[in-house]
Amino acid sequence: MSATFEQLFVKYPDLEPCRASIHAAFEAMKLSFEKGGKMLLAGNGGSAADCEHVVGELMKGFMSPRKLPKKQRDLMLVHGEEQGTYLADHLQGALPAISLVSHTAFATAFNNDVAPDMVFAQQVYGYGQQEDILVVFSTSGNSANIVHAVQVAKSMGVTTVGLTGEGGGRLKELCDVIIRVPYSSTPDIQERHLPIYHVLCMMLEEAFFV
Ligand SMILES: O=C(CO)[C@@H](O)[C@H](O)[C@H](O)[C@H](O)COP(=O)(O)O
Repeated sequence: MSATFEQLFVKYPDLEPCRASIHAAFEAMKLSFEKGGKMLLAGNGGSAADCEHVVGELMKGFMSPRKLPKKQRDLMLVHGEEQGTYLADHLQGALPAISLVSHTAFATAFNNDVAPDMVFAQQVYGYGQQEDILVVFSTSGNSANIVHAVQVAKSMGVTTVGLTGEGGGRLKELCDVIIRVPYSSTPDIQERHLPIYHVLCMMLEEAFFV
């Protein structure tokens, strides 16, 4: 196991029961990116903020700079040496991730016109490909909009990872990988989700860019 992974349990020994599921989530995410897939993320409230946070860690350098490989740098030179060098120097390696909580115009219209509990499911349907991975955060594991998104993902062959509280709710039976942190209050659960996704993002960066 990597040092980054082990450090999680040194800092948060209470997460030891989640060791196997966190590692399984890492393997599933890595496989999805290796296949050319992308990560879709959904959650409500504080978990919506977590979705945005993960995108920030994956779409640019997180713990390490992510210089472009020469082949991709060279593509920029079509704009001339000076401009091409500027573009190449300021682009960073990205692991493609889309937060489904942030499309305000779509979401307000869909909630108003169709069904709020299908707002994430509709986006999974629109964006999802078999090689993708859907990551959902739900402290209860029972939020209807999250459950429906996972159900649609499963129908489409999209891999699903859930982060929940200890009960796991309906997601416990639905997700391919379920990380159930050993807490039952919403803030306690959310406070443990954060170090887990930080470590997953670090491990993915190490796997693809270091
Ligand atoms: O952090 C907040 C609000 O910002 C909490 O209230 C919590 O995220 C919200 O109640 C969510 O709607 C709970 O949904 P879930 O985690 O059970 O799926």
